[in-house]
Parts: sequence; C-alpha cells; structure tokens
Amino acid sequence: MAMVCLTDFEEYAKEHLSKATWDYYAAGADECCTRDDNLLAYKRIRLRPRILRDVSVSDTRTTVQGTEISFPVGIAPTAFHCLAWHEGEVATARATEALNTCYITSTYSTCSVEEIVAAAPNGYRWFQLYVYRDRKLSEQIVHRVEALGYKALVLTVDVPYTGKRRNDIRNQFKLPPHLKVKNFDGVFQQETAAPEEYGIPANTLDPSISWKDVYWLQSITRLPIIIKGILTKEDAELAVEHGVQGIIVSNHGGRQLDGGPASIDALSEIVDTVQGRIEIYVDGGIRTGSDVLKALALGAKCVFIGRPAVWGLAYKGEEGLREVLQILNDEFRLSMALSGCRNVAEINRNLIQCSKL
Ligand SMILES: Cc1cc2nc3c(=O)[nH]c(=O)nc-3n(C[C@H](O)[C@H](O)[C@H](O)COP(=O)(O)O)c2cc1C
Ligand SMILES: CCCCCCC(=O)C(=O)O
Repeated sequence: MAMVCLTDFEEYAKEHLSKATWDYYAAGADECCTRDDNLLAYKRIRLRPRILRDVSVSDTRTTVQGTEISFPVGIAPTAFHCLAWHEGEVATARATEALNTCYITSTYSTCSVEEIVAAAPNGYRWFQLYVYRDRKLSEQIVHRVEALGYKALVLTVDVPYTGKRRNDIRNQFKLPPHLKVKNFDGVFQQETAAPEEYGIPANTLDPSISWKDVYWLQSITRLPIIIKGILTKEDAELAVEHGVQGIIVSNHGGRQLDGGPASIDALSEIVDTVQGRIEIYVDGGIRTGSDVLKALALGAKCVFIGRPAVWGLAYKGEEGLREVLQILNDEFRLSMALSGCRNVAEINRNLIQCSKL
C-alpha cells in the first residue's frame, strides 16, 4: 500500500494494533472536544499565498535552542513506544537521527535512555520530565540524561492528575507484563501493592508542583528548561519571568482538560506576550505540511507531532517513522513554495488571513 499522507498511517495503525493499544494512543479526555478541535482549528485557518517569487530553491532548515535541524518538525514525547513496535524508542531515536530532527524522549519510555542514546549516538534529543513526589527520582533521571548528552529538559506541567480517558478505563488499559517503564526499572516495581495507573503505581507524580519547582529544577541542572503545557498569556509571562528557555504550547493532545482551547488557537496570545524573549513551540493536531506552515506563520519556531509518530512506528518501526517525517517534510516544502516562501525566515503572519489574527 502506498502511504501518501499521515492519515494513511493512522488507518494502518488502527487496523493492526490491538484495540486497547489503539484506544490508548487515540484517547482524548472526556468527550474529546479539545482533542478533535486541535485538528479542526488548523482547517479553519486560511493562508494568503504570495506569487512570482522564484521558489525554484527552498530551504526548510531551522534552529531550535541554537541547534540546526533539517525542518521545523520534531517528535513530541509519547509514552510506551514498544506497544507500537517491538524496538520501541530505539526505532524512534534512529529515525529522528536519520532525518536530523529533535526527539523529545518521554519519561515513560519502554527503552531506557541509555539504550536510546546507544542506538543513535548522534541524535539531537531533549528529555521530557515529570516531577515526582519523591524529588530524588526526578533528580536522578535529570543527572542521568544530562550525562548522556540530552540537550534540554521539557517539563510537562499539565498532568497534576491523569485526564479521564473513557476507553482506557473501560479497557482497564495497562502496560502488558513483558514491557516496563525502563528508566525506572526496579524503582516502580517495588511498590506492587499500590494502586496502579497504566501499570505504573498511581500517585507518583506530584500534584502540588508549582512555579517554585522551576527554581528547584534550575538548581539541579544546567540544561535549558522548556515548559510544556502552557495555554495562556499569563502563564507564558510567568514562564519568562522564571527564566526558562522555551515554551511548548500544548494541551497534551486533548488528553487532559477537555474544553480547553485548540493549541494553535492559543498560540497567538502567547507569541504576542513573549515578544521573542524565548522560543515558542506548539504541538497538537499537526497532520499536514500546511499545518506546519500555519503554525510557523503564527509564530512557532518549531512544531512537534505526537500520535503520527506512533502510527509510523506501528507501520514499520524506524522505516515507518522515517516515512512519516519525510512526507511531512515534502508537504511542508511544497506548502512553502506554493505560498511564496523560500526559507523559514520568510514565513510570517502576513501569510494568515486577518480573521485569524
Ligand atoms: C499516546 C500518547 C502518550 C503521551 N505521552 C506523553 C508523555 O509521556 N509525556 C508528555 O509530556 N506528553 C505525552 N503526550 C502528549 C504529547 O506529547 C503531545 O502533547 C500530543 O500528543 C500532541 O498531539 P498530537 O498527538 O495530536 O500530535 C502523549 C500523547 C499521546 C497521544
Ligand atoms: C501515570 C501517568 C501516565 C501518563 C502516561 C503518559 C501520558 O502522558 C499520556 O498522555 O498518556
């Protein structure tokens, strides 16, 4: 079967994954309004293409946190890649190294960070962090990834509690016994009597985390800190005031608070408030190259994809994810050219119809 667009990979994954795994990847919170709006919001935005601008050569390269990547699409942190493909995050690391883009490894990876780095030693990676009640656990993983050459920490702030994902509850979804959250092998397993969530002891994440924990994190690391899960200008301003280096505008793929804004709809107020003081990225609902173009036009430095990466893995592991990234790269290049942009520096708000500004 020829894979032409990202939804081809979605259909393949839906057909070939077990129902419980598919439901877990697809899940949104409650009625899935925010999950679905993440995609619909891109379709509401209209472009203002410019013509006759010699687009015979186009350059999709950009930088994030000072490092060059081949195009402005990275991999958002998603848990449990071994559910989609037996090599799991090792395949993800190889595909992203090959395509020269940024891979944010989830705390809940089913390969360890050491295995990931060994598989793709030259890959450019950030590590996604949750803050545990037991701060020592968070501190240990921070020091591990720093020593392994991860280039930034992505602090996820929208999971004080896990959102209510109805099918996961109906399916009693949990990691099968042969898979583990490898970064915490032996740590989480000790608490087998405790109630579980997805096969992980419940209540390990600290719902009391607050802005002071950003200072705590800064005190234990020299890595840049990027906050993932901001949706308002007020919190964006606080992030800048607390000295972080980046923001990922995100609603966690609509898996946490249902009824919040589509992430692309939240982007503009954050970009306007931050005024270039730190880099802003966005994830949620990006499925085509023109979605990438729209996000950049509205001020994102780079976008990240979550579910499409696991669909690629489910299709053919490393090769499948490479295909997903290559298709997005090709579509983005074409959208740039058809709207008169020769490089990412030429993408700006003039490309967006006024009703969306
Ligand atoms: C199956 C799945 C697992 C996820 N796991 C994590 C995670 O471990 N940490 C995290 O910060 N975000 C996690 N997310 C949220 C993603 O990083 C990202 O915000 C979201 O998937 C983007 O939306 P998209 O799937 O429409 O691209 C997960 C999302 C999905 C779909
Ligand atoms: C015990 C919390 C598990 C969270 C799993 C990863 C995640 O963020 C998700 O959206 O799923």
